[in-house]
Amino acid sequence: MTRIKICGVRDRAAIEAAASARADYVGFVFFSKSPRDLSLDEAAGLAGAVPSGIARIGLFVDADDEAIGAAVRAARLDGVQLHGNEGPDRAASVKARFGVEVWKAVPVATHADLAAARRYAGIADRILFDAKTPPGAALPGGMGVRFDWRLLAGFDPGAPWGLAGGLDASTVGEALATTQAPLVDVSSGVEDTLGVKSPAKIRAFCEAVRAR
Ligand SMILES: O=C(O)c1ccccc1NCC(=O)[C@H](O)[C@H](O)COP(=O)(O)O
Repeated sequence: MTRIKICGVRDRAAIEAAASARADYVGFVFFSKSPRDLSLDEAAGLAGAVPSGIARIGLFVDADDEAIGAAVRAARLDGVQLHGNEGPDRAASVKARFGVEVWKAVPVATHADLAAARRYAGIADRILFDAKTPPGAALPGGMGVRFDWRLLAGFDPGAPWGLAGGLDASTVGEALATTQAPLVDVSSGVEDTLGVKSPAKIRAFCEAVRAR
C-alpha cells in the first residue's frame, strides 16, 4: 500500500484529518524562512496530538546538530528529513547521532539529477525525490512545483524512496501510475492558503491515493 506523508502541519485539525484519513506520517517544518516553521513549543504541543501509528518527521534545511537535537527531543521525532545541501556524510552523521530515521530530499529537474540519489543508498532510510525549485525561489521545497515524473519510471535508487512536489488530489493518481512510488509526500497541495492546511483537501488527497 502506498504510504502517505502530510508535510508542514501546523494545527491539530490537520493532524486529526491526517489521522482519520490514515496517513502514515506527518511532517513538522523547522526552517525559519518557511511560513510552516514551528517553534519548539509549538512542535511539542502538536506532537502530543499525533496518535500512535503516525510517525513524526522533522524537516530541516542544512541545520546543525544543536537545532536538530532540540527538535528531536521537543517533538519526539521518529525521523529527520534533510532538505538542504546535506551530503551523504552529513546524513550518516545525523543518523548515528540521533538514532532516528533519516530521509534525504533530492531535488530533481532532469535525468542527471537522479544520480545524486544513489550516493545516499545504504545511508538514508528513504530518499525523497522532490522538484527542484527555480533559482531565487523563496524555499527549497513546499512550493507546489512538480517535475517530469516520467524520469522516475523504472529508476531504482537502491533505497526506499518517495515522491514529492506539486502533488494534490487531482494529480496524485497520475503520479502513482507513472512512477509506482511507494510513498507520496504533499504540502501545498493540501492547503487553502500558504501554510494553512485544509482538512478537506487532506482527506481528498488520501482518498485519491487509496483509490489507486
Ligand atoms: O514546506 C516548507 O515550507 C519547506 C521549506 C523548506 C524546505 C522544504 C519544505 N517543504 C518540503 C515539503 O513539504 C515536501 O517535502 C515537498 O517539497 C512537497 O511540497 P509541495 O510541492 O508543496 O507539496
